[in-house]
Amino acid sequence: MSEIVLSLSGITKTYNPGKPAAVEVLRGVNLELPRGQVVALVAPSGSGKSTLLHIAGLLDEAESGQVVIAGQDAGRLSDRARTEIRRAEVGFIYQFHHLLPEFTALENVMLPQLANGASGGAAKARALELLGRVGLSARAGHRPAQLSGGEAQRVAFCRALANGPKLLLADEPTGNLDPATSDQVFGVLMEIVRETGLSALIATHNFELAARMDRVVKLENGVVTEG
Ligand SMILES: Nc1ncnc2c1ncn2[C@@H]1O[C@H](COP(=O)(O)OP(=O)(O)OP(=O)(O)O)[C@@H](O)[C@H]1O
Repeated sequence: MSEIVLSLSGITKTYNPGKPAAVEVLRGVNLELPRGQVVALVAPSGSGKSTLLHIAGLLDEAESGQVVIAGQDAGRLSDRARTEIRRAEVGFIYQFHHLLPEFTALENVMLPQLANGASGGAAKARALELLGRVGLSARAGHRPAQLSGGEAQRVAFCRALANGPKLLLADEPTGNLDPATSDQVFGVLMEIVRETGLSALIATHNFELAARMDRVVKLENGVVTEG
């Protein structure tokens, strides 16, 4: 049996529970990602895909249900252990790059490695290698404001991959780019994902991009179904 890198079972989430403003977003999400599989998460706006990705990436907690990442049941772990798994095993990419503006591209890719215990030399070497891989060696010393949208997003990919995670979670990673740039940047992302054997859950509204992934799932009415 193939290794399951992410397992979600019975995930529920309601914002403002018990209040008039309660929003029941997830009503029992089940999803398993085997090693190396790239899955498109297609969902209408407001259906809870960011909420689901944040729960899967241990950035938010479910009301009930189980999140298992690389064999570790997050619900049974201390906050500190959850943070360690998040740093070491999960890469997260947002629609907007969320790079730290006062740091260079190189530093943005080094920081998660330093937080994960890497030495400065090793973090720098790995960051330069990743930036080279996405064609940005010449931009290593640039700050985010000095980069194009597509370049900044490629730096964000490098940052997400810096610690060699097993799981990549992406929330419309090319949603903010024009179609040609989106296509090119998505191609780079897929190449790296394939090379490293990562499992990925990539939310997108773009059916063409979804069709380039191994599997498509839909989030609708609070549950995930095969697309
Ligand atoms: N902190 C919060 N408090 C209350 N309601 C929230 C909160 N965060 C999200 N919601 C609501 O939960 C629902 C799902 O939000 P979420 O951001 O997960 O959707 P989404 O599918 O990612 O949407 P989009 O594609 O528009 O980004 C929305 O109706 C939203 O208004």
